[in-house]
Amino acid sequence: MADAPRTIFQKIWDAHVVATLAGGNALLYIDRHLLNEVTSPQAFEGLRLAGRRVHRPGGTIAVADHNVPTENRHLPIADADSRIQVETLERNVAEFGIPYVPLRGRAQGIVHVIGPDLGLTLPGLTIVCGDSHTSTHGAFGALAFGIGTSEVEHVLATQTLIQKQARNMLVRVNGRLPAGITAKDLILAIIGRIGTAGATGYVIEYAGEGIEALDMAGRMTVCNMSIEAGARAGLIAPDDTTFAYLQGRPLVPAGEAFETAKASWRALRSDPGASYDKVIDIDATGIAPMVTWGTNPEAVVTIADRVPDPEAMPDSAAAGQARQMLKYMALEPGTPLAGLPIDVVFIGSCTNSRIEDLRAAAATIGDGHVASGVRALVVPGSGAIKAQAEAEGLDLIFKAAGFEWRDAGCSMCLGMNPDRLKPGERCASTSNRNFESRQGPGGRTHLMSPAMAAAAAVAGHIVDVRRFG
Ligand SMILES: CC(C)[C@H](C(=O)O)[C@@H](O)C(=O)O
Ligand code: SF4
Repeated sequence: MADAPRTIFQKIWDAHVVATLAGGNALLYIDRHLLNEVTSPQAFEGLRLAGRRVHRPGGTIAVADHNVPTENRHLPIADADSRIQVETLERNVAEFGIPYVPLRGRAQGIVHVIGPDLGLTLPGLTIVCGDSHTSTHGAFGALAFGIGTSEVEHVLATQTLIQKQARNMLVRVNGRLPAGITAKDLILAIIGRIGTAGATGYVIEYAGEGIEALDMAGRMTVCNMSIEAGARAGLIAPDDTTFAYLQGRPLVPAGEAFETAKASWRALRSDPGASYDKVIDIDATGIAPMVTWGTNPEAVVTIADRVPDPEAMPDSAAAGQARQMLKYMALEPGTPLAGLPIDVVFIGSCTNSRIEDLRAAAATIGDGHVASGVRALVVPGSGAIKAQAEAEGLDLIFKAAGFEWRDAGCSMCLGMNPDRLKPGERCASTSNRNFESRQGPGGRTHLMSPAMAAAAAVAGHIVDVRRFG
């Protein structure tokens, strides 16, 4: 009898089950464990108290990203809490013999950016990290998801994890994105459609012509924000685009081993006839630049739209929530998004800080200049990306335009380091979360693509990048 058709999620899952446990749980083998300074301290403390070692230090890599300043790296970290977190990570990795990407080295960066950069992220692997945006790595056809601190300890000690298998959703993106429309617009449109809880309990597989046409940077942007739709993980079957990206990276098998690996990676796709618990169809051809107006990523409209009117919402709970969001965001119903003045522009985060994102932003800026009164930051996702951008002269474009050109880190994506909004400041941001005070207490975030954020920096207000320049 032929095997039943399986999805890529099912294939990776089956290949990693070590034991089936009671209550519908499985013990999964974990191939790669990424550590940051935020969610690992108590896990190491737990190991220490139990007298345990790390089971497979070579399957683990650590980097500090959230708490690191993005300028004056040669100086000690001024904030005591941040300094302690980074130093604690450094002590823990030394004590437990875990590979560490040093803060002042060229490879340092946001953990979800450096994994793919280095070639740690490969098709078919299980990858975990104590960070929700681990979903980013799913762009390579890996099963990658965020875990909590007690699970971090479990993986450190055993290289396994107890998991209940999520349901499987297919998001089929039909047709291609129009010229000038990016993966960020696509994922914001998907979240706008299915909602921030639309994929709760699911692993999303993205497929279809619109996904196949994306480069790896775009695929990572899409998988990254699966979390903002409530999903456990997002993944995309590997193809020639994936293999071309991987070949030659430091930790990717080389020569004959690469060819052998590639042949097995080709089998990592959903079989014809495989069934999903839910299927969503998206028409890529109708997508426009997207901008959030509220305090969750579902509160999103196209640049041609206006801030919605809660009074016109049929659902009273939704209307109440919208009223609250508009109050926080200091927006009046009916205000066009285009033309809304901004104070700060942030180009960075694990959603949009790759070289392709920086190229798109620089191309939009051209010989333009940041509008007066606007503070604008470009924060590459890794030191390697920063060096690449400098080799291409992108830094010169940013600096000549009046952008600050920073070192790699999470930066203004969240307020754990000195890069923060001041209360009341309005920011055009390429990051992934826009809840109250995310970028600093009282800050107001509008999520958008790198090209849209760059255009906003020059215009001084939110503007349709298709009509810009
Ligand atoms: C600090 C960390 C645990 C958190 C996450 O899990 O996502 C952060 O990266 C974020 O983006 O909010
Ligand atoms: S860049 Fe932002 S979303 Fe990504 S890991 Fe850092 S804080 Fe989280």
